[in-house]
Amino acid sequence: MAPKVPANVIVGSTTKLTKVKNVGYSKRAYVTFLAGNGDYVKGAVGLAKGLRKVRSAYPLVVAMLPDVPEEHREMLRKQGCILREIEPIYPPESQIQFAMAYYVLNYSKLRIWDFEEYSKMVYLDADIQVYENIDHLFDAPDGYLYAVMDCFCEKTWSHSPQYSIGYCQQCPDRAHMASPPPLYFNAGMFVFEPSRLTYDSLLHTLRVTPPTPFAEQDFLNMFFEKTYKPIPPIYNLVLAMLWRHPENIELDKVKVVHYCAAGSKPWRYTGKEANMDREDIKILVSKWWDVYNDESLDYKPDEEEKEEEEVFSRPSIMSSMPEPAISYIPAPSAA
Ligand SMILES: O=c1ccn([C@@H]2O[C@H](COP(=O)(O)OP(=O)(O)O)[C@@H](O)[C@H]2O)c(=O)[nH]1
Ligand SMILES: OC[C@H]1O[C@H](O[C@@H]2[C@@H](O)[C@H](O)[C@@H](O)[C@H](O)[C@@H]2O)[C@H](O)[C@@H](O)[C@H]1O
Ligand SMILES: [Mn+2]
Repeated sequence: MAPKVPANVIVGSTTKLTKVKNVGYSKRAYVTFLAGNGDYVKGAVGLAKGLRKVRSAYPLVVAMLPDVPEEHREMLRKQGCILREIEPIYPPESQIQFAMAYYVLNYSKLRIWDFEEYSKMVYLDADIQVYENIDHLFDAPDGYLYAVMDCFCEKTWSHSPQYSIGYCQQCPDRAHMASPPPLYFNAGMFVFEPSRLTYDSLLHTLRVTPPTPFAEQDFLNMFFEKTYKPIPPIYNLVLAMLWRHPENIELDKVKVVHYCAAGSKPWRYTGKEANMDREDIKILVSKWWDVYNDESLDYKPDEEEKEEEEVFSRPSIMSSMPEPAISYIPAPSAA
């Protein structure tokens, strides 16, 4: 039976809420990961401004490796980010060829499970931008990891058995696979609960798990196989979906864009790589720059403080799990 994706039921009524600082057990936050002294800091700054533009009620935590320079840290503080320095995590020694050499860095992402001062977090890669409020994702029931299904059609997957026969979970009927892999999520965005128990188990398991081409993304998919719940691609548009599975995407409904396709990082965009001259890509890159360059979105501490006292309303949103209103994923053939 095709796995069903919980549908978010948007309740039309609004609820008067007093915006409270994250307090005690109910602390919630977005979190991103930053490594090195390169240009990903622009992604993190853009993300902080984008979350502010959609009036998110929760702060952005930046889990950063020690090699992030003070100048970048100051840029992030100035954008109201909460900085948390983390120690790197390396996978066991191996000769593995990661799909991208720098993916070895991404195992350090696992440190966010140790941020127990937060009850629920939404992880977002620094090459992601949020164009519509997704705070309702924090209301999803505990006990699961929510994320968007990835696509196996890009060359980066050429090492995999599914790529060799043209199987992709986004269109399971296209090629027959006797035993398709379990549903697999893109680890650029996920909803999770920090927990020391889970964190310790992740690190212990990592020590005995041989690394694989998609590094921590493969590892997280293996670790959370039984508790992973797919959510619609509007919450993490993996750009390759635009040319690999356009039938699964309604661009005007997309809330979150993940600039992960080769050549699509807005701050390095040249338009020269495959598919980068597409009109939709040009529009999405331009949208990213509109937010990044918008000085009205810069953090203004006093304004934020004043707003703390204000009552603000936002649609009361409920997620209904697990019986979905729609069967989101086309049911694979019975065979
Ligand atoms: O030099 C780097 C490479 C990666 N990252 C972080 O690691 C995430 C995952 O890398 P990337 O997004 O490039 O992977 P992709 O989603 O493109 O496969 C990035 O979004 C950043 O948050 C970083 O901070 N510095
Ligand atoms: O370290 C592994 C990375 O793997 C993922 O990126 C990939 C993956 O999605 C492939 O399926 C796509 O083909 C590719 O373009 C994309 O870059 C995550 O976005 C990133 O956060 C990180 O986990
Ligand atoms: Mn990414």
